[in-house]
Amino acid sequence: MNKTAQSIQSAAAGGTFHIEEIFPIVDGGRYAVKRIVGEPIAIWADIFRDGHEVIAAAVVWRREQDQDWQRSPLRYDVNDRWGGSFVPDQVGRYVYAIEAWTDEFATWRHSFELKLKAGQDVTLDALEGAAMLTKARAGGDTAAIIQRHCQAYLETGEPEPLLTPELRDAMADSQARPDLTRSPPLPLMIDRPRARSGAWYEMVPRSQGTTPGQHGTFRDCINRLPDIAAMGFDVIYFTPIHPIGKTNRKGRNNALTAEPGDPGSPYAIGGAEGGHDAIHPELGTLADFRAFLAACKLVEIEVALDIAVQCSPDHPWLTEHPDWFRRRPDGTMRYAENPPKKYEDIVNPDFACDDAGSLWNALRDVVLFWAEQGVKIFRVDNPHTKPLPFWEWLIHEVQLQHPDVIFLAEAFTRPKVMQGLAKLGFTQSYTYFTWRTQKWEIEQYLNELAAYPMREYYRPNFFVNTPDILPYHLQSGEPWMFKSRLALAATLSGTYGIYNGFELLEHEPIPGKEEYLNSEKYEIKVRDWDQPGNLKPYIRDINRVRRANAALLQTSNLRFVGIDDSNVIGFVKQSVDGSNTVAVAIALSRDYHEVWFPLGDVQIETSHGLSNVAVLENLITGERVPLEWGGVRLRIDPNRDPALLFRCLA
Ligand SMILES: O=P(O)(O)O[C@H]1O[C@H](CO)[C@@H](O[C@H]2O[C@H](CO)[C@@H](O)[C@H](O)[C@H]2O)[C@H](O)[C@H]1O
Repeated sequence: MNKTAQSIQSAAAGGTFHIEEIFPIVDGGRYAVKRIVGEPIAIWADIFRDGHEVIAAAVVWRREQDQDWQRSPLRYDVNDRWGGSFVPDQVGRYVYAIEAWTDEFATWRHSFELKLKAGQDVTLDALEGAAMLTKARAGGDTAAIIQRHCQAYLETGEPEPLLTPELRDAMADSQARPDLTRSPPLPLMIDRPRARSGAWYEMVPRSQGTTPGQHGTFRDCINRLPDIAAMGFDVIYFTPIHPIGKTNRKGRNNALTAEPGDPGSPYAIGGAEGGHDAIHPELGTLADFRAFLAACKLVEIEVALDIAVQCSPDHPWLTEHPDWFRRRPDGTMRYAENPPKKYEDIVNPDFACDDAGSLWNALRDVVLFWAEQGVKIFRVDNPHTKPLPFWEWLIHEVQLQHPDVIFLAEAFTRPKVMQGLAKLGFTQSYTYFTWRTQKWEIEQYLNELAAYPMREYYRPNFFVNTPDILPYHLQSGEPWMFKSRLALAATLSGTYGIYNGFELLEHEPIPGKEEYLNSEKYEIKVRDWDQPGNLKPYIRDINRVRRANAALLQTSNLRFVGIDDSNVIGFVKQSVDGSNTVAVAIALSRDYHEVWFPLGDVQIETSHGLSNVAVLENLITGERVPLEWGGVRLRIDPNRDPALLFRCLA
């Protein structure tokens, strides 16, 4: 039997040690902290016990499904605070805990040295120390070291051999730990880097064709790949690709009745041809979809699919599982809504139905089906309108089999609910960025996202627009504003996205609303992707700069700088390993700006240690600007480019 495991005390249940203020942690350990594979995880905790004993501590960790713990020592810092780190080398769910125990030999050694210093008689103490060596549990070289020191003491009777650092280190790992105390296990989610950073391109696949009025196919989507790859996008996100219902099909501009030939909303999932695991026949076959995935792989683009739980009234589940759906007192279907929006063409399964277990399993199997085709990113539509325990369960179930799967929560709702979804397991989350336009509110929002505790579990995905949202500030169609919003999203957040048409400055709203007129949610579009004045070169440059600067591929190491202009926002970002620092200034109004950008207190890593910034290198033009008086004077002409992006050099 494993003696160490047998004797572990629980810090939570009155063990010898107090293990407190553990970092990182989310809600006392109820939810997982999120980190990226291969990166060191800094750990700390306050650890203490009664008396003057010498304490030792370690962090232990393992993947949820493994038995054996791995260990890494913690070092004493100051004021009973201990710290250390470890590096998980695989993606997946982990647990970690803090262990503390008394190092009895180190305790003996410490008091022995104090007595020696005070000139006290230590004859008996030396014998006690030597006796400890005889009880050591060591093998190999360590056993030999202990034996050699013990012998040297016995031969001379002098205590010096008992006090060598070599013996201290050998004994540290060779003693029984009867008071070993462990904190409760804390959950940790280790994701791949795409969970934290990526440039997303959202598109409606049926609108990727070239013949007006003709339904686009996956082949057409393949043809679009060179264009999308050239802009530097990492993820293509498809709105739903499944058969679309006919009953209550929506017409153009959200009309409640469709005209003949109207394709319907792709979110009205399910028809005679199948449901959530089927493909809309006009897009192609499953083989065509797989061909699209393979073509994306060649240009290093990942595919994200939409998971929308709802069903059109023609979805096979309505006949196969009528008990999953609720009817109103008059016998009619209860259509979906996200008040005040009404979705008359869909019904939501009833999560409170008697057979909810089979519904949960069916939805999990849908995600597993697509994951098995090779889709590893899912954008989940309106998760906040379904039971939160369901999502926690589903994400866990899927990640047990596919730990590399990423879930993005499309919830635009109350802050605590959005945070709750992130805590329970969503890898990334939509945000309020789309509506944050003033300098003070952007700073306030980012300071919240980038700071503890949100940065431990909430990974933002900043969309500048979506098929549902044409924000008021884009409705004038002015290129400088589109550029400013793109630059903000792409540099403030590790992950950001555009919905296609943004690059073409599409901006015609339904009057008085933040919605697109003639939205492609209800009709097939054919666009000229090379239309004069398009923003593709600008997007390409911004994505190129992002890829080359790790500082921009995360959200947390961000600091705003004081700029004396309420329409210019400035910030500095540093990569997780400290090797890359960027400085960014972005205009929020169209007028010409001349501002002082202070960098005096920014320190960067160099091969000689920390250093002040001496030079800024413009990441678009390559031009280098030396710092004077701890800063630089910047001139921003938004009509040319509202954003200035620099790498900080020593
Ligand atoms: O409610 P949200 O603003 O979060 O929007 C998301 O979910 C909607 C429902 O799934 C979806 O709405 C679209 O599909 C509906 C069903 O076909 C249709 O009735 C709506 O008119 C249409 O906008 C929306 O696109 C999605 O982002």
